[in-house]
Parts: sequence; structure tokens; C-alpha cells
Amino acid sequence: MQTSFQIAFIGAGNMARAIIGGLLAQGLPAQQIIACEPDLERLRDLEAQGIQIRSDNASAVRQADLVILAVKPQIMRDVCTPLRAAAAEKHPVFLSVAAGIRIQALADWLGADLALVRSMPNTPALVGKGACGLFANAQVTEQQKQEISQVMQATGLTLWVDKEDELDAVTAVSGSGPAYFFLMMEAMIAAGERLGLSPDTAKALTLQTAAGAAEMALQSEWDPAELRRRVTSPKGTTEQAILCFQQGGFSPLVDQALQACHQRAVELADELGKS
Ligand SMILES: NC(=O)C1=CN([C@@H]2O[C@H](COP(=O)(O)OP(=O)(O)OC[C@H]3O[C@@H](n4cnc5c(N)ncnc54)[C@H](OP(=O)(O)O)[C@@H]3O)[C@@H](O)[C@H]2O)C=CC1
Ligand SMILES: O=C(O)[C@@H]1CCC=N1
Repeated sequence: MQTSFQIAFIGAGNMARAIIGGLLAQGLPAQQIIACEPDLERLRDLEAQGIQIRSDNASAVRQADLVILAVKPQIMRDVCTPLRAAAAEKHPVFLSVAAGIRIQALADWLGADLALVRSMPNTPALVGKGACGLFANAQVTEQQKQEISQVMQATGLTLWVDKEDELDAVTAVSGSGPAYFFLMMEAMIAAGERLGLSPDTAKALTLQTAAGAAEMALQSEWDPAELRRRVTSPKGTTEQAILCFQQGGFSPLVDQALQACHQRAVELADELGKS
């Protein structure tokens, strides 16, 4: 990928590292990335890959065109407010990946005239299979949106949403979504073992089946419901498993889980968004 942007990551934990991995894999030169954490020792592996490292967030903001805020929502306010002066000097675009931090809160903490993007990525960004929702404030220009799309597309699917509130739904579906599929994998591997497969065999079959089902659903002209029906022979084996899921309330449970996730994103925004 090509961008002239210097990209600073404030916080270099799980999500930042997934995006960084995706960007490097797509050929972004490591020197265009700056990673910031209070403890420099935790950044040595990134430094070894050619990434610039800093323990001073403000110095990174002064050097960046795009600042990716990737700290926990609970500390976002304390991390952002000391960056106000550097932001006013350099005017980079800020992109937050935090669940439940509204653009208005970022504007209150960083500066009302700044170009701000709120996003909800997910960790499969690391392998270029991420899914990311984005919402920009009015200060973000079309050209900046295009540049940000180009950066985030290096990590996978990238969609702009029309209303900021939609990002809480994006959180429930794809931000947190990888964990739901990992949970399903954990349960299937354990069940496979109980049915007599070795742990390695149960894991290999489960992961390949998950990847195969996802790839097939992406490539197929049929929707997932039809693909499911095509696996489910009348009076066959799958039918028994699906019946068991349905009798256990699988679809309402998934609905409840996503509602709870969505609700938590709204709660976080209400709790943490005060200026
Ligand atoms: N993990 C996920 O799947 C997803 C996460 N997100 C969002 O990404 C954000 C980060 O989450 P995640 O990566 O999981 O969390 P992590 O805890 O893994 O990463 C946050 C990093 O920020 C560091 N940090 C703490 N204080 C500062 C500071 N003052 N300046 C710079 N860095 C600091 C932390 O260091 P230390 O550990 O020493 O405190 C940590 O390494 C959250 O807002 C979350 O909502 C969004 C989508 C998916
Ligand atoms: O669990 C969380 O709060 C973060 C946001 C989405 C995925 N992980």
C-alpha cells in the first residue's frame, strides 16, 4: 500500500498491533509508523521491525498525519487531554478505535476544530481479514476520508457508516464478533475431543471448517441460511445438531448476546464521555 501519512499509534496493545501487522503485511514502510506506550521496553519488538517508538505521546502527535488512539476506553480521556496542545499545533487527523467513546467526547478532550474519526475495527486485521466501521466528523475532508480508507483497507473490509450510533451495532457484530466465533471453536474442539478425536485433530478440523464455511459464504451466490440448508439432509445427521441448537434457543441467545454487547457500548459512552 502507498500513503504519505506518518501514522502514530497511541497505545500499542492487541488492537494497535493487529492493525500494525496488517499495514506491514500490505507493504507500508515500517518507518512511517510510530508506536507509543509509557513503557518503551514493551515496544522493543516493534522497534526491531523498523517502527519508531516513543514513550511521549505528544511528541508522536507532533510528527504524525494520522494519530490512531488505541488505548482502553477507561483511560482515553486522561490520554487525550494532555495531547490538546500538540494537536492544535500539528492538526493531524485523529482516529479512535475505542468502543463506546463518542466523537463529541474526543472533540471536548482534544479540540473542537480537529478532524476526528471514530472507528470500530477487529483483530483479524492482523491477517488482512479485518472488518472496520468508520464515522467522520464534519472537519474530515473527502481527501482525508479517502486516505484513511486506503490505510484501513490494508487491514480488511472498511465501511463508512452514516450515523455515529451505528458504530455501537458494528461493535456488537464485528468488533467483538471474533470472540463469538472463537468461543464456538473452543466448544467444538472440546466436543470433538469428547467424541474421541485427538486435541490436534479436533482443532485442525474445527478451524478448517470455520475458515471453509466463512470463505464459502463470502464467495457463494447463496445466503448463509441456504448454505446451511444444503448441508442439512432430511433425516440426516446435521438435522439432529441443528434441532439441538434450536431447542436450546440458539438464535434468541445470539440476539441477546449482541444486545448486551451493544448496551455496554452505549453505557461506556454515557459513563466515560463526560468532558
Ligand atoms: N481487542 C479488540 O479486539 C478490540 C479493541 N478495540 C478497542 O481498542 C482499544 C485498545 O484495546 P486493546 O488493544 O484490546 O487493549 P490493550 O490493553 O491490549 O492495549 C492498550 C495499550 O495502551 C497502553 N497504554 C496504557 N496507557 C497508555 C498511555 N498513557 N499512552 C499510551 N499507551 C498507553 C497499554 O499499556 P499497559 O498494558 O501497560 O497499560 C496497552 O498496551 C480499546 O479502546 C478497545 O475498545 C476495538 C476493537 C476490537
Ligand atoms: O471487548 C471490548 O470492549 C473490545 C471492543 C470490541 C472488542 N473488544
